[in-house]
Amino acid sequence: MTAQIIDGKAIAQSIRKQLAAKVTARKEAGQRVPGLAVILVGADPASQVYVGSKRRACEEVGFLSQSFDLPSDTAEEALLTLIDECNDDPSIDGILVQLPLPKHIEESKVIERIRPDKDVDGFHPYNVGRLAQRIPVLRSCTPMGIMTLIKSTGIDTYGLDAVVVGASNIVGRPMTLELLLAGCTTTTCHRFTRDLEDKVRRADLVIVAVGKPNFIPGDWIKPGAIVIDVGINRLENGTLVGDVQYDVAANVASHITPVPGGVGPMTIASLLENTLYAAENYHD
Ligand SMILES: Nc1nc(=O)c2c([nH]1)NC[C@@H]1CN(c3ccc(C(=O)N[C@@H](CCC(=O)O)C(=O)O)cc3)C=[N+]21
Repeated sequence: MTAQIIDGKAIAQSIRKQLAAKVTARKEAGQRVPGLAVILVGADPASQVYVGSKRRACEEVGFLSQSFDLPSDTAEEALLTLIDECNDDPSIDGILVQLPLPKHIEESKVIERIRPDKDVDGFHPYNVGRLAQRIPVLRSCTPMGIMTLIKSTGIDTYGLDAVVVGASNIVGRPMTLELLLAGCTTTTCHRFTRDLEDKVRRADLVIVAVGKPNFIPGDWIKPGAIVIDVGINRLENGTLVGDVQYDVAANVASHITPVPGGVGPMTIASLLENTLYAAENYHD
């Protein structure tokens, strides 16, 4: 079997086009343009690239993008004060603090300082809790984008055996909650999981967010399964690869996401969708 490639780049682009049309309609109706504050602490090169893409995407759809670049030695208290100012600024609908933060800053403290109605990353315990209780509002961007990709295949998720590899706060855990909401029987695997191979081999839907190149051998994939690869790993020679051995998996799966051009662009599209959601539902 040769898998259908799920084109995240194209799907993200069509979402951006729809968002741009909605922004135009808002302007014509005399409404405010949605605003996103993007806060970067330090100068990690990968973070700078991601933040740059987010700011560009923002401007492309006609949102107002407000950039805050802080030095890596910024005190935690100074970052919290900036968040307070963004919380109180009516032109800002969403606040994104790029992770990871320097080690002297406690991430959970920063995330919890963002008002839940401006938490467009969907990381605040309020928003994760809403998803856990089946009443989602702002949803975590990467899992939300992945659900959009899965929906694009037309496959009914109810009753599927899903396996999530990775249990981080930003991908694995909210991913598990999304799949549960979509009717999957969901197994979350992590560093203490015994016999990962056996669990992956049984899965109709495999989502891998580990951050290790070729972590999942392609021959573990069940014939006809859907494979979603969240990993973005840069090899010594500069090429980007995911967490799944792509060339083998692509001959076994029914659908697979490429790296790059799969999940990554959808994370940004979901961030923009959340920003408009916050404007329309909370701040208009
Ligand atoms: N508060 C916060 N929110 C985030 O959403 C967040 C974060 N922190 N920290 C880092 C991760 C990573 N992330 C990516 C977004 C887009 C691509 C993306 O568009 N990738 C492209 C290009 C990859 C490349 O060329 O490097 C692709 O996969 O096709 C990747 C990764 C968001 N993150």
